[in-house]
Amino acid sequence: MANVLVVYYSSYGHIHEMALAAAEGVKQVDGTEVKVVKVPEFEITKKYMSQQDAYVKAQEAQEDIPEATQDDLKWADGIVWGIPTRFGMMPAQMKQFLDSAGGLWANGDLEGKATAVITSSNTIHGGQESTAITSFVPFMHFGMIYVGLPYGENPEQMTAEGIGGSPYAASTVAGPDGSKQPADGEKQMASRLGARVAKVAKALKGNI
Ligand SMILES: Cc1cc2nc3c(=O)[nH]c(=O)nc-3n(C[C@H](O)[C@H](O)[C@H](O)COP(=O)(O)O)c2cc1C
Repeated sequence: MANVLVVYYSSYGHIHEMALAAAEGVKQVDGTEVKVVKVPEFEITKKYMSQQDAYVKAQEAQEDIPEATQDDLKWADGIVWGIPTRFGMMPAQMKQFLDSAGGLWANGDLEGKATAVITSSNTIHGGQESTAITSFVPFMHFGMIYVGLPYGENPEQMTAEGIGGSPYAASTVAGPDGSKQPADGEKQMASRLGARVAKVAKALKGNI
């Protein structure tokens, strides 16, 4: 049995939806248990962004998702991180969650766990790849084993359409005003990534 955690932060719901797609992929792998949790929001972000309808609606839709704890990270054999782009890299909420896990780093608690990223940005060149690649850096410090999303599993990546998905991460393009919802092909790639992390986590468990 391998435990897979899908831990995400989402202001407007795109990463929430992609995280649920990844969890569905995990469920397709026998002998795995999946848990979906969200990184806590900042009070200052609530104060300023609660004036936006899209933010309020997306937060209401996530009310039933439990907040992530460090015990969740320890429980997991594999971790899928849902990380939207903020100025080309991860949001401060996610960075704060990682920065508070220095004790896990010191104990080596996350070493050897399979890990992967799902991301989202409004524009196709606005951080789809840079967010995944820069997120890789702290995950290497934690000693996790990065799982990519190769072309071989994802014919969607060979399309000329403006959709997310790269060898580095599953992703969605939210569109200039953020109103585009994750496309079926983008969710399919997130689901395959969830399944891939589950398979790698199972294979690694007890062997590393
Ligand atoms: C403070 C801030 C910075 C952002 N920076 C970028 C950016 O650098 N490039 C981009 O394409 N989109 C950017 N966006 C748009 C977000 O990436 C987009 O809203 C997000 O991926 C949607 O995911 P979510 O619905 O899960 O929050 C930014 C949004 C905010 C609020």
